[in-house]
Amino acid sequence: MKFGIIVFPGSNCDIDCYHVLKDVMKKDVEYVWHDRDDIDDFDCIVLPGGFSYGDYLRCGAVAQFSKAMEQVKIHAAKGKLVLGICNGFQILTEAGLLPGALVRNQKLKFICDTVALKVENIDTPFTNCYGAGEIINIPIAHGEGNYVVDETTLEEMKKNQQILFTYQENPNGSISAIAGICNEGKNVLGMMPHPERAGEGLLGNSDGIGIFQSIIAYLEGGSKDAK
Ligand SMILES: NC(=O)CC[C@H](N)C(=O)O
Repeated sequence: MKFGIIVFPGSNCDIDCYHVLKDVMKKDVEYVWHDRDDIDDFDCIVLPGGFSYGDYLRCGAVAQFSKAMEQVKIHAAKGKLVLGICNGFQILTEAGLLPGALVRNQKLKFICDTVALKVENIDTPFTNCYGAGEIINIPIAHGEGNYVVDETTLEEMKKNQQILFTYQENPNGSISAIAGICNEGKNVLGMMPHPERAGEGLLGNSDGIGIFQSIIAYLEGGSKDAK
């Protein structure tokens, strides 16, 4: 099992993701510079948080045109796993791999905090190690985390159980308090909160580790299949 972390100019959570996968989860993991076009080897691709290309235009709007993202689309189309965290979530919506968009926080301020999330669907490769409806505390740090989507798509997403995490107290104005969603195939997850910042006891919070455990359990075949 091998994880690949795509690194763009301006990514700044790549090292945290590497650390949690390598040192905490003891898995094989490699950094992948954004101009690489050979990602066949990886079982799960991580798009880390940060400020890719300085967040000019819209967050993620430039990163979506990278060579690596062309390959991520092929990887996702095969049903392989993609985890986009914060800026990674923004890139996934810009690339059309997830519906909707992330716009500026309702109060127009960058928010850095730890927030309570509800795990809405545990029947996915990313959440199978959590309990149904479990409340977890995960850090957020974003200026554009306000999730928007049209009503028809939102209804479809609800019907398909694509909303995986919601905020208990909506910090940024996201529609339906959405903090994380997956695609219809359940193999692509985008979330604004940072599970890698809550990945071990040393940090005082390990609530995020369940996401990495879930992915590993899924890849090892010990959990339910992606639908
Ligand atoms: N932590 C992050 O990935 C931040 C994402 C993006 N730069 C924002 O401010 O919304």
